Amino acid sequence: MIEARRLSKRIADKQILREISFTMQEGRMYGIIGPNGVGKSTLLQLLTGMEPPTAGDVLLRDRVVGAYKRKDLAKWVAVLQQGGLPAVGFTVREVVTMGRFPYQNWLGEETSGSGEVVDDALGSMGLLELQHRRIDQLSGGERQRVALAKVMAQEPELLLLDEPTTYLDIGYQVQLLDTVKKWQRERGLTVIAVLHDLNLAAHYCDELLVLHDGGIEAYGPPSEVIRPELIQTVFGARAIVLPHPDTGVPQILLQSGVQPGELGCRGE
Ligand SMILES: Nc1ncnc2c1ncn2[C@@H]1O[C@H](COP(=O)(O)OP(=O)(O)OP(=O)(O)O)[C@@H](O)[C@H]1O
Repeated sequence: MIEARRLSKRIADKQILREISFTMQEGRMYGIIGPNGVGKSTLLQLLTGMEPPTAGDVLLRDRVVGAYKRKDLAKWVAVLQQGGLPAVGFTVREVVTMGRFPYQNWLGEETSGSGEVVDDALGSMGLLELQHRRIDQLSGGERQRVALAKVMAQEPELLLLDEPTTYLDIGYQVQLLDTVKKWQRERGLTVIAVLHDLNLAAHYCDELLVLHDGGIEAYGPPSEVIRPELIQTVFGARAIVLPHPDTGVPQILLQSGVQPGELGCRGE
């Protein structure tokens, strides 16, 4: 279980998060949503212990996150961050193999079959053909898939994703989130993802935590959270919310202040 207790974070005289508390259960997929600059990435960093809180605590499996040794934490917690890949020089396979670091001894040796785990990770992200290519010779979307394959190779039990669909076209956005969802279901993985696309967030996440103005504006299943009033309050955008015809989860159609005719569309 993940627990935030009266968590606050101040950065350079700015109060980003103010005494927020919540719990998250293992084996579920959570989305963190909210406007630009509200503190979503900051919250992710507090949850993994990469950043210390100004006040309050994060508990992972009943233990304060700062009390874990980094390498012990890396055996079950993986983070996919923005721009988290090494810059140049390494091949796709070498980078994905770096995900096995927590399982290696000080000589870089691993006893269990890391080759198979790396092959699986490369295969599930469609990277086998690119495995010997240097990562500086990849597109932004291909790099993002390498970054996900690297965290898969880590075989985490808790996976934190910071805007994982950045750079990906809609086909790969769905492929990536389908893959993550499949792991969550098959391996009991816990996933916490910062997502900007509310439709994807509602589609894939069991629960959504909405940050607004330093606090939690809403927290619950998408059907309870995704409402036009909330979108207006949090994002200042007008939206129509409709159930997805296949799944019934709420999906958003944005409304602009401009009339359809002015947008060049055919009106009634
Ligand atoms: N090192 C820093 N120094 C000063 N301010 C910072 C620093 N890191 C983050 N901030 C500020 O903290 C706030 C929260 O940043 P954070 O990256 O967590 O927001 P976010 O919700 O993830 O934003 P986005 O949706 O734009 O990615 C922002 O106002 C940001 O400018």
